[in-house]
Amino acid sequence: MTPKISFQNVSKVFDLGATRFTALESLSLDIEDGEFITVVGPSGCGKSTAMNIAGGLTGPTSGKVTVDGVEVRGPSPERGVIFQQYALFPWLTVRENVEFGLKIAGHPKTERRRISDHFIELVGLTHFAESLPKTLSGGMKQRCAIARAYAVNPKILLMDEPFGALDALTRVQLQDQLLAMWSKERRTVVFITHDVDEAVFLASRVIVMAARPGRLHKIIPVELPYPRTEEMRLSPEFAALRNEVWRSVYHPASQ
Ligand SMILES: Nc1ncnc2c1ncn2[C@@H]1O[C@H](COP(=O)(O)OP(=O)(O)OP(=O)(O)O)[C@@H](O)[C@H]1O
Repeated sequence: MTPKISFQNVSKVFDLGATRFTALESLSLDIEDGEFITVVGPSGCGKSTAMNIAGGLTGPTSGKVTVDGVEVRGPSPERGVIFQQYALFPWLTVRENVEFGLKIAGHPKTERRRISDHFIELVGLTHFAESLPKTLSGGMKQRCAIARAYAVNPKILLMDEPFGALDALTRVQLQDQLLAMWSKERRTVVFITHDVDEAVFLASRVIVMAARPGRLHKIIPVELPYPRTEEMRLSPEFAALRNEVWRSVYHPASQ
C-alpha cells in the first residue's frame, strides 16, 4: 500500500555563503495512513526542517516527500500545521478563529457553524466560543489552534512542539485530549517534541533523530494499545520505552 507520507532520501543543505550546512541528510521514512508518530532528537537535528519540507513550507535540496504517492511541492490545506506559538488571530473570537479556514474555503455560514460547534466542543471550549484569545490560558489557546487545524479537515496534522510552552499538568491533559480526538477523527499525525514521556505516550512509533548532520537515528515502536491510559504511564513497559528513547536521544553512540 502507498504510504500516507513518504520521505525518500531527503536532504537539506543551507548555503551560508562561505560554508554549507547539512541540516538533514538522506532521511527516508514511510508513515502509514492514520498513524500517530512522534519525532524526538537533540536541538538542531533537523526535526523542524523535515516537518517544514513535509508541509511544503520549504523544499528539499535533494530527495522528495510524497503524500499519497504525489510529490509535495508547496503548502496544502490537506496538511494542517500547528506550531508552539498559538498563532491565533487576536482580534477574532475562538469561533471566528476556528471558522477562519472554512470561510476562506468558501463554506456557507450554517456549515461553518456546524463544523466549529463540533470541534469547539471536542476541545472543550464551548463556553469560550465567543471569547477573544487574550482572555484564554495557554492551554486553551492551543486547544483553539487544534480545533482550527481540524476544522478544515486536513488528512495530515504536522505538529511542531505544540505543547512546548505549557505547564506539565496542562500538557498531560492536552495529550489525553489530542489522543481522544485522534481516535474519533482519525488523521495521520506527525508530532515533534522534546519531552520523552510525551513522545512515548502519544505515538505508535517514536522517530529518534541525531544531529550533525541531522539524520534518522532509530525507530522505536511503542506496542502499548490505544486508548492510552494514566495507568500505562506508570507501567514498567512505559518506563522501559521511556528509558530506551532517552538513551537513544542522549547517548546515541550506545544505542
Ligand atoms: N534557514 C536556515 N538557514 C541556515 N541554517 C538553518 C536554517 N534553518 C535551520 N537551520 C539550521 O539547520 C539545523 C536544523 O534546524 P531545525 O530547526 O530543523 O532543528 P530542530 O531539530 O527542529 O531543532 P530544535 O529542537 O532546536 O527546534 C540547525 O542547526 C539550524 O541552525
